[in-house]
Amino acid sequence: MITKAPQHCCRLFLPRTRLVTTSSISPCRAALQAGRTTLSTRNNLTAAPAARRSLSTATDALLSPRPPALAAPAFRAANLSVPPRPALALARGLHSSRPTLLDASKSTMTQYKEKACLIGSGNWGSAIAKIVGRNVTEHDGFDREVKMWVFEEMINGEKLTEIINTKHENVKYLPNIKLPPNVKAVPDVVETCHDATVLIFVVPHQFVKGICQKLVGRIRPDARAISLIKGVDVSAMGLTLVSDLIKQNLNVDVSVLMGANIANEVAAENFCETTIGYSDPDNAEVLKKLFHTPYFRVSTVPDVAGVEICGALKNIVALGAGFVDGLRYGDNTKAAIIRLGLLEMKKFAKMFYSGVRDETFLESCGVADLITTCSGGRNRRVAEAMVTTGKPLDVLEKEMLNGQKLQGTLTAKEVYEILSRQNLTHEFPLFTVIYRISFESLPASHIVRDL
Ligand SMILES: NC(=O)C1=CN([C@@H]2O[C@H](COP(=O)(O)OP(=O)(O)OC[C@H]3O[C@@H](n4cnc5c(N)ncnc54)[C@H](O)[C@@H]3O)[C@@H](O)[C@H]2O)C=CC1
Ligand SMILES: O=C(CO)COP(=O)(O)O
Repeated sequence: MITKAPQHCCRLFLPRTRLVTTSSISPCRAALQAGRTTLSTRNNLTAAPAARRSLSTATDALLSPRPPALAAPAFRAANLSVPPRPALALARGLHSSRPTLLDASKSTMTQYKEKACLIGSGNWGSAIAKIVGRNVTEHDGFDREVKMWVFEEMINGEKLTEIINTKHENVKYLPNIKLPPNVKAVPDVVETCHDATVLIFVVPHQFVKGICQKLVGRIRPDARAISLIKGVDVSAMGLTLVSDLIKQNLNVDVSVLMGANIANEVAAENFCETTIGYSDPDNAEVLKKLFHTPYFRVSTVPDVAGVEICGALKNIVALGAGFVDGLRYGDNTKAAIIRLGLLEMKKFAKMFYSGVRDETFLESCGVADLITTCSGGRNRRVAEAMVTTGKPLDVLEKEMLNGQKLQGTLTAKEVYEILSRQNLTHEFPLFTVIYRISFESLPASHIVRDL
């Protein structure tokens, strides 16, 4: 049973330390809120394009005689349950390939089918494609084809998309694992997404902004999204969750999925758990069907920000665990880094976002992901090698990961930037020392000295 989500608020830190709060309970409400924020700060700041776009969408919806974007809230206001997707689609007046009112009255309405697509095909993207590709064939109500956007590259003179579509294997990012044949690799991101109702974002976080920009106005208006991306976005505007970035650009509801999920182990079907953070219970229901398997156990919690911040920040702690391993300090020290890391993750989440739940940190996305990443993750492995070889992290990332990307290094930089802008580094000594060891040539032994 999926319970209704409370309203989450995120505090966005802006230049000149202005604090602005935006609501994220529904796209329409968020749009209005974002717009209000923009208007109220117009004298001090240039209005964000996404916020301006959101405001005009929301205002259009309010002024239109049959406001499409207000369909779902209107059903709620009338104390009716939210309509099933076909009714919602009708209320939103979608294009003609959808069931029409006329069809419905003649009882010829074709069955509404969810259509999932994947934006990303790296190590985790491919492991999750295996699960989603199989689940859409095992549950009713899903289109069997799952398109997967692949950042095209040549492997021994052959396109990666062609290899995936013929061998059904991502030979570069997830070798020796067969993908279901209904997963179709597509090199064009718009073609991948244009007819999907569920957009699964699973790219390294540095690429998500550019991808969203390509998708603006090119997706179905009734689509929903889920982000599996572990990272945050930092710009002159402040800190933005990846889920909020997607929501602001595409005006869709965004859930998140994070957990103790090293891709190769999930692909081998070794049992593990994961956490979906949601704000719309209807979406959580569909997403659970799409991801849950007996070996990949999904829990749902009404806490998007809490789940997502856990996923992003644990990668910084993993670098710390790697430094400790490189120094051969032993398991007690590593356990201390994990515990202190968990405390800073929680403090950061609660300081920057209201509505984050304590219980979230005990889910798979919290303590369990910390443990797994600090044992078997890429961030830990590369950080250990930095200590043992003396080479910089970016060099080792290229040497050791065959095109896979570290997320902890950029996140450490981004979080440090936010903390130093707000004069908060002293409140987060672990995050701060990990940044300094990674980027300011501080000797790794400071990992314990500076705490
Ligand atoms: N690998 C893992 O075990 C897990 C990863 N994650 C998260 O999933 C997200 C995606 O990671 P992975 O699938 O592991 O990716 P990866 O690190 O294995 O692969 C990198 C991906 O980035 C693509 N790429 C390279 N240059 C690009 C560009 N300019 N534009 C767009 N894409 C480009 C590559 O084609 C490749 O698909 C990350 O946020 C990661 O933290 C989450 C759970 C487990
Ligand atoms: O997020 C992960 C496991 O849950 C993977 O972590 P790494 O990116 O450090 O490999």
